[in-house]
Amino acid sequence: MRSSINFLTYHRKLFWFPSSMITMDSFDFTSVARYDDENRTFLPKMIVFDKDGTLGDCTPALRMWCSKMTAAVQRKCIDIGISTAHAEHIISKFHESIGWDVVVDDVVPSAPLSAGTWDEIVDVSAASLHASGLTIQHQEVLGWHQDLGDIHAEDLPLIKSLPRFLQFFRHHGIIISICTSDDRASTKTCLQNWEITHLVDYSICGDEVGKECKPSPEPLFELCRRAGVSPSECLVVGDTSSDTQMGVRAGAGFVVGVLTGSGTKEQLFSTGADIVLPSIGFLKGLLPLSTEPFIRYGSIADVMDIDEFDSTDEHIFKAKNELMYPRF
Ligand SMILES: O=C(O)COP(=O)(O)O
Repeated sequence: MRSSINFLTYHRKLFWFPSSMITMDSFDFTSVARYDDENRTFLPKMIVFDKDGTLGDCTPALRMWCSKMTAAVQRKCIDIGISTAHAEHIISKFHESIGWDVVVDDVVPSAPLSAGTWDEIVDVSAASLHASGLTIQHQEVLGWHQDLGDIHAEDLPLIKSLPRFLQFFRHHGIIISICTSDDRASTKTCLQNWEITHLVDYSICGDEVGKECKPSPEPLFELCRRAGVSPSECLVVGDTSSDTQMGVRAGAGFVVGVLTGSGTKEQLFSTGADIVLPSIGFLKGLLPLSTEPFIRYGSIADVMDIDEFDSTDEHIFKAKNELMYPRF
């Protein structure tokens, strides 16, 4: 049934989908567990977005980081005369520690590389190299990482019209926050590139929270303190178990997992997601918000574009398949 292909017209454009492919109009929010019509009345005062894997596509950057760091480890092994077999073992343990799957050339779901702060990632990298027999100082590993500069500078947004998407919620009086494990400098660049700096009311980054990074509830508590809202008035949305766990531990009103990053549907549910969506584009249909106020600010075309957030983007297309064909 799922393999048959049909053609359908969807909002002025022609796309092909497997016949059972979900669309924004047909998506059944009640089919994705722990969600019922009652929840649909939940209207948050603040939406707390994760950045990497939720707002932006970080995978190419992480792939580049892993490849360059692996090359640095290889060079170091050659320099100090480590055998090829031992070097392969060291590299394999290094990949295991940060959560890099060489077979699929991607991050292991919710692994340190996609969910941790850079301090944590460098710490686990150095500890792993040391433990598998490479004599190396933490400082040298940190140097390799720092030499790579801002790896997220080229990240692309995961949905089209990200500014308009955030504006939609702001027009309904919802505060927009970002809680990321990435550094402030890199976050600043991403927000500028995506043209959303002025649309984000509050943000907190991995290098601003000390040891109390996600999945600790502290970053969310801090955002709530700044915004003057309680965690129960927040909707938290993210792609890894660090995001969902932070939301649950802080007592967030609603926790949403998205499949545009590294976490799987099962992992996000088992760590506290109330719902798992193909992408943040589906939040618009989740919340009891009318599009009418938005029409007053924009045109009908703007609203139509919002409905099409999920329609053409390759990432979202993949994420939809993911929802229908879970990894496990
Ligand atoms: O940069 C990272 O390692 C993770 O960042 P995120 O919290 O925005 O997913």
